[in-house]
Amino acid sequence: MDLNQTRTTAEPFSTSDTAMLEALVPGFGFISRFLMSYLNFDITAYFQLMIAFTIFGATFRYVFYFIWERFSDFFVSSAEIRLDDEIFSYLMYWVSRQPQMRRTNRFVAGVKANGYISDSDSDDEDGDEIEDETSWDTGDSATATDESFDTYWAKVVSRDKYKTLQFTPAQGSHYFWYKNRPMMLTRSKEDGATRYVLNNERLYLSCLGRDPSILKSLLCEAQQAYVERDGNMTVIYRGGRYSPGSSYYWIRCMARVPRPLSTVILDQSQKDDFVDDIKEYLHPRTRRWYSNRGIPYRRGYLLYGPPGTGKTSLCFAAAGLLGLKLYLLDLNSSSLDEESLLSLFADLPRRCIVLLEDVDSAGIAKTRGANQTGVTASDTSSDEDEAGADAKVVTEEPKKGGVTLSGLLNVIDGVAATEGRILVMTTNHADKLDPALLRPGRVDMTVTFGFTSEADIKEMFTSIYVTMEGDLARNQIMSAITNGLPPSVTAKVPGMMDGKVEMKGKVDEKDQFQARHEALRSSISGLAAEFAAVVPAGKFTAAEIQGYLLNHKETPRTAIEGAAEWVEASLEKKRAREENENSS
Ligand SMILES: Nc1ncnc2c1ncn2[C@@H]1O[C@H](COP(=O)(O)OP(=O)(O)OP(=O)(O)O)[C@@H](O)[C@H]1O
Repeated sequence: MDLNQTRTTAEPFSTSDTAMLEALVPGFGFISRFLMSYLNFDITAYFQLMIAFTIFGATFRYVFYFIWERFSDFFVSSAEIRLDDEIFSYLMYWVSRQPQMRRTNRFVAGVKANGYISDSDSDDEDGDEIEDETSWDTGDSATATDESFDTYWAKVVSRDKYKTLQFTPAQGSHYFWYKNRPMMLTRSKEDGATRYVLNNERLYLSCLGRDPSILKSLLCEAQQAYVERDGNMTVIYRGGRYSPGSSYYWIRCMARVPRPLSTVILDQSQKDDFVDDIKEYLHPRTRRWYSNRGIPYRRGYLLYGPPGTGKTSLCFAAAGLLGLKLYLLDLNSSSLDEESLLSLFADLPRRCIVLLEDVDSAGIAKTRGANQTGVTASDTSSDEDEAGADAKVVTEEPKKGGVTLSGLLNVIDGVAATEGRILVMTTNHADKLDPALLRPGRVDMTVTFGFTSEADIKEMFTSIYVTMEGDLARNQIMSAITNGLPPSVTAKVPGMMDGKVEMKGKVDEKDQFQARHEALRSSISGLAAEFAAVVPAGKFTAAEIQGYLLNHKETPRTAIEGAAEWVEASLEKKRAREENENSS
C-alpha cells in the first residue's frame, strides 16, 4: 500500500487541525504516526467518532449525576458530620471497629484510633498495662524477683515498639450494612482544605429512604460506644490546635482513673465545703433559682497556695467524684487570642469543670499597670475595688498575642459567656491577681492550700505505706500484705507472724484482707507518728513529703531513719533559695 497516498486520502484534518490537536492532546502527533507506521492504523479516521463518544460520555455523566442528585434529594437520607464537632470522633471510632469497614481496600492507616485524638488517648493502652501487670503479678509473689521483672519488662518494651495500627476508610465512598440496611459513608475534604491533612474534612452518612432514623440510631450507637469505653474514668480535654494556624478546639487528651477525694490531703472541712458547694450549684433547683432571679448561672473557684500543695489534685478528684469532664486551658500560650478563647468557652458542654492553672503567670496579671495592691479574694467584695477594677479594664492596652485580662473577664462573665460550667483557677500568688478577676461572680469561693500540718504528715505517711486492695493481684493480697514491713512491725499485728499471715480455718480471702488491712493500718499509724515527730509541721508541701517517701516506698523504717537528715538538707536548700531570691 502506498503510505503517502493513504495518508492524503484518509487524513480528514488539515495541518492546522493537527497542530491544534497536538496542542490539546500532547503527544497526539507522535501517537498517530506510531500507530500508522507500526499497525497501519489511522487514528485520525476515527477521530470524529472519538469526539462523539467523549461528548456522549460527558453528557451521560452529567445526566447521571443530575438524576442521582434528584434521586438522592427524594429517596436518600444523609447526615453531614464536620471535623470540628466531637461526633466526628464518635463516628470514626465506631467505623474503625466495624468488621465490614476493616475489609475496605481504601483506607487511612495510622497508629491513632482516627487521627483526631492524641496518642495518650489510645484506649487500649491502659488495658494492656493492666494485663501485663497481672500476668507479672500472677506468679508467686515470693518469686517476683528481678528475673520476673525482667521478663515482664522485656515484654512491655517489645510491645511498646509496635503501636496498634488503626485503619479508617479513606476519602471516597464506602458501602456497608447496618441493621440489614445498606449504608454509604463518604469521607471528603471540602474546598479550602490546606496541606494539613486534617483540615476541613467531612463525613457523609447516607441510607436509602426518606426516613433518617436509622442514621440517627447509628450515630447514637457510635456515641454510646465512644462514651462507654471511658467507663467511670475522668476524661480530660485541653484547648489546643490540630495544626499551627488552625482554630482552637477542645482536644480530648486522655481518660484517667478518678482520684479518690480521700487521697487529697487537706482539711476535711475545706474539702467538704468545696465539694458541697459544687453539688449545690449543680442541683437543678439551683439552676431554676438562678434563672428566676436573672442571675447568670455560673460558679467560679480560686484554689490558692504554694506549688505542690494539691490544687490540681483537688480539682481532678472533684471532677472524678462528680463524673464531670475536665477542660484544661493554658492561658500562657501566645497563640491563644481572645477570639479563640471565646470560641473555646462557647464550645463547653453544659456541665463541666474548666481548669485554668497558674492564672498569675499567664501574663494577664501584669497587664494592669503598677497600681496593684495586695488583694485576696476576701477583699474583692468591696464595690469600690470592683468599680476601680472595671474602670481599668476599659483603659487596658491590648497585648500582642495571648489573652488579655479584659478578654478573660469577658469570657468568664461577659454578656455572651456560657452558663453552667464550673470555673476553677489555680494560683500560687493570689496577691498578684487583679481584683476584677477575683470579684464575686467570677470567684465565688477560695480554697487556700498550705504547708502540711502534723496530721497531714501522718496521713501522707499512712497513705503511702498502707496496702490498698487495688494495689495487688488477688492471689498476692495475702502474702504481700506486709508491704515490706519488717517482722518487728508485722509481729505486733494480730494474726501476723514474721511477716506471714496466720491462716486459721478457711476464711474468705477478702474478709481476711480487710481485717489485716485494719490491723496493719493501726500499726502503720504508730510509724506515722514517729515520722511526724521528726518532720516539722508547716515547713513542707505535700508534694515534697510525697517525693521523699516515694524514695523509700517499700521501707517505712528507712524513711523514718533518714527523715532527720532529709529535713535538715531540705530546709537548708530552702533557706539558700530564699536568700538568693532576696539578694537578686
Ligand atoms: N494535698 C495533697 N494531698 C495529696 N497529694 C498531694 C497534695 N498536694 C500535692 N500532692 C501530690 O503532689 C503532686 C503535685 O500536686 P498538685 O499538682 O496537685 O499540686 P499543685 O498545688 O496543683 O501544684 P502547682 O501549683 O505547681 O500546679 C501530686 O503528685 C500530688 O499527688
